[in-house]
Order: sequence, then structure tokens, then C-alpha cells
Amino acid sequence: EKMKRAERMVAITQVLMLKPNVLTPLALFAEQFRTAKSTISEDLMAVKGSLQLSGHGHLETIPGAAGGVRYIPEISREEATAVLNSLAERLNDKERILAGGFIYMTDLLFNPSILRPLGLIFAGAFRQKKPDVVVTIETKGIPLALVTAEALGVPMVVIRSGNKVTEGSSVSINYVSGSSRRIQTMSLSRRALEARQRVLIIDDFMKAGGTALGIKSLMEEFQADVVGIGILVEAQITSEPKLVEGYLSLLQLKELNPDSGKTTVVPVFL
Ligand SMILES: O=P(O)(O)OC[C@H]1C[C@H](OP(=O)(O)OP(=O)(O)O)[C@H](O)[C@@H]1O
Repeated sequence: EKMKRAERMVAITQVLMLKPNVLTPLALFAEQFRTAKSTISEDLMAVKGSLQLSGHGHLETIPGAAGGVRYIPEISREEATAVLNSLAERLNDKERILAGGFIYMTDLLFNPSILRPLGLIFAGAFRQKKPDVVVTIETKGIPLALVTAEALGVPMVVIRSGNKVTEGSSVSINYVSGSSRRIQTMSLSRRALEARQRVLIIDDFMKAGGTALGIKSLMEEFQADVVGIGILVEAQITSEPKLVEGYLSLLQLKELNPDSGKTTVVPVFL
């Protein structure tokens, strides 16, 4: 028998939240729930209202024949602050101190429950730049870039360190990662990007900025437009200027003292 409004609203919300940023025509819902499009429009108004209350994103309705509705996932400012504060706390642990001015973050960078809100925070910060693709360099930046791409509803591209046979013909550039002070190579398959694509660069850590600068110059080789650079943790231990500008970091490593075991990681408030 016909579904009641509340049941349709739950079903519609599920369909939309499982496909973030994807436009669903109203006709599809009308057909699926065997009801009029006008009824679906009323259902959507109610779903819109409840999403506004929850702060977990909003609905975007596009009118007309090619129109429809899509769910834009979002995280509230309060929740984002709580996530970054708790992440800073977990990073402020002397057990995480590594040689060379690094902190061990791999356990956090590969934990989906931590990554999901971080992807929403980056997506919220860069959505208005309308990126077509999220780009990172292997390895630790990959999960972060993937959840950011998922929240934006765009694909992700991984730059390889060194040439890989399985990537086909590639473009390579050499760069100096401040972390290693040695010349390194990054390469990307020619098939990975088209000219004038709008690129959001995401990485887990920035020390000297050499990697981000390298990625920017590699994007120039593809005539791609870098519309933003998102970094989870940037080292701000010295006042040494970074090799790259115009990036947004979510956390700053202000102090790292292997002798005293003192680390200070603080959130950068958006
Ligand atoms: O700002 P820079 O001085 O260039 O350093 C930032 C690099 C170094 C580190 O990568 P690695 O730990 O070297 O590589 P992976 O991510 O594969 O572990 C990090 O993920 C950034 O990509």
C-alpha cells in the first residue's frame, strides 16, 4: 500500500545521503514511491527543514526538466571544532615524536571515523572554488584526499613518487621535499588530468612546502588550475617561510621538542 509521508521522507533522505552531490530527478522519486511529483516536492520541503535542524548538510533543488534534488554533505562549525580539538589532543603525545621534526600520524590518517569529518571540513572550506578533482601525492595523503573528494562529489588523482610502469606515459618533475632535503621525483600519468581542470591539492603534512610547490608545478605541466591547497597539519616550529603560499591548514605543529617530549599541535580556527 502507499507509503505515508514520514516513511517517504526517511526513504528519500536515505537515497540522497547515500549519493552525496548527485542530482536525483523528482520523477524518479515519484515513480519509486508511486506518488505525484507535487507530493514529492512537499516531502522534500520537510526533509530540507529537518536537515537544517540537524546541521548535517542541506538539500539543493534544481528546477526544470533537467533538474532534481541533491544532498550537499556538511559538518557544523561546532562539530568541526570538536573534531580538530580532539585530533590536536591525540597528536600532542610524546610517543608520536619522530626524528626530523615529524609526528607519527599514520594510525589517524587511515581511520575512517576520523577521516570522514576531515573530508567534510576540507570540502566545506573549498566548495565555493568549484574544484573538478582532488589531487594528492602518495602515500599518507591518499585517504584524506579520498574523503575530501567524496564530500565534494568529484574524483581523486594520486601523484606517484617515481615512475610506475602501470601508469603508462607520464609527466615527471623533480622537487626537494624539505623533509628529506634530497631531490625527489613525482610523476603523473598523462591520462590523469585534462587541461583547465580545477584542482584542489590535499596533503596530510607540510614541513618546508617543497612537496606542495612540486605538485603546483606538475599541475602547470598539465595546464590545470590549482584552485586551493588543503593541508591537515603544517609544521610552524621555525619562522622559516614556506616554499609555497595560499594554502589552508587545519592544525599547526607549533612546538616539537624530542628532549622534553613536548609537542604542541593547535587547531587553526576557520
Ligand atoms: O612540506 P615538505 O617538506 O615537502 O614535506 C611534506 C611531505 C612529506 C610527507 O610525505 P612522506 O612522509 O615523505 O611520504 P608518504 O606520504 O608517502 O609517507 C608528507 O606527506 C608530505 O607529502
